Amino acid sequence: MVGVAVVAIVLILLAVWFSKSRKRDLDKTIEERQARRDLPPETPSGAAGTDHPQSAAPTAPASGGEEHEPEAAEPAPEAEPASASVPEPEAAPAQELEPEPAAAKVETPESVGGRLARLKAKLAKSNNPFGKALFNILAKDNLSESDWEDVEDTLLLADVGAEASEQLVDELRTDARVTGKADPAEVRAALKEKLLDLVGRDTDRTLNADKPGANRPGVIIMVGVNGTGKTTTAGKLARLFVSEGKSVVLGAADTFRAAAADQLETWGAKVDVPVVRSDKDGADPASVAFEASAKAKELDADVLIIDTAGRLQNKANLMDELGKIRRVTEKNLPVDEVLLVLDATTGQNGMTQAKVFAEAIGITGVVLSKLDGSAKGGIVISVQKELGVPVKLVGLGEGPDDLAPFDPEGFVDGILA
Ligand SMILES: Nc1nc2c(ncn2[C@@H]2O[C@H](COP(=O)(O)OP(=O)(O)OP(=O)(O)O)[C@@H](O)[C@H]2O)c(=O)[nH]1
Repeated sequence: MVGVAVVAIVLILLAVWFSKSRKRDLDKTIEERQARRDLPPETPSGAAGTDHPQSAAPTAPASGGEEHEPEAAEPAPEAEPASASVPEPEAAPAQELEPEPAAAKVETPESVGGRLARLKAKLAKSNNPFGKALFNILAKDNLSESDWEDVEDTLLLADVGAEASEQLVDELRTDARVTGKADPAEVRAALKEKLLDLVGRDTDRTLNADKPGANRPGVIIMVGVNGTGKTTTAGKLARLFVSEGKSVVLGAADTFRAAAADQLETWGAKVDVPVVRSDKDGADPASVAFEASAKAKELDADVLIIDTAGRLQNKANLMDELGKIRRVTEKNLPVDEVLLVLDATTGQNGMTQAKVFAEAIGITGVVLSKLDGSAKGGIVISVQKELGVPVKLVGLGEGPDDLAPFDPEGFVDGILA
């Protein structure tokens, strides 16, 4: 009995243990299943958790790489040629894009032909009292003694100069006497021819830098009294050369007027022309000229244009400074051209200046600026006559391309208009 009871107890205990262990197993399985179900969301969050503190960048490729690897496996072969070709097209527009904004900023100056036609029309349209006065006199049926005097006075007022005016009128009167009549239309035509002769219809006005076999770089120094338009003309001239496809360097040797170098830099930037300047106000202009000529040589530019400070012709030390600028520049490059910028509105006063500049530094050409606002264009005749150098360029406005080679025919038509 006791044995039966012991066996029964053992069986009961075994049953209890068995049911408990099954329950434990079941719970474990459920836990494991739950754990497995929970695992996927836990993994990325863990990855993100570890990557975040470092940086977002490594996170993306790391998780992306892992996640998309199987997907990427298919497009990968496609992606490879794509990735080989993508950077190129991508790089190409990027390269294009970079110069594009720069190219948009760089202006294309007007061509010489275009500006000549435009400025000729501008000159003809300008309300020229000289042309009007002559027209009124010459519109008369027959010219009297006082009419001839009026013609001479008008020429004088236009700054043709006393000697040239007298000579012109004398010749016209002689012609009229020879033909026996002073027909205004004929006198007018004769006046045009004589003015053209005086202005010099066949004079060589080519800038030395433009002549065949010119030095390279051709060096041009701009000189003149204060405010005649040297800096503006240097900028306009750079554009004129650029329009001809030439490479230019600008030298800002006007270290006296603080804004002059900035002004020149603005001109240069518009047409992508380098400007050599000093950052110090009042620096030695000769040293700027030296550096500019060295730079133009190094860059093998076609032309170097050196702007100088305005100076009064009666200031000996300032005139000496011009000589120094020239000498120092010549240590690097020969100076081919010295352009005197004369303000056309100053008329005969410009003559005195011109003579002193010619003596101090030597002049090879004249730029007559501000002819658009002047009825005194006759100075072209006197300045050439007195100095023996031609007017090579004329400034006809404040616009960037309002500078043109001097055209005698257009000029005479303009003053007789
Ligand atoms: N109407 C007109 N104005 C001009 C012409 N050329 C220059 N100017 C103007 O003249 C003024 C003086 O020009 P700048 O180039 O600064 O003169 P600058 O000779 O360099 O002056 P400084 O360095 O002080 O001697 C500016 O307002 C120019 O715009 C022109 O052909 N026509």
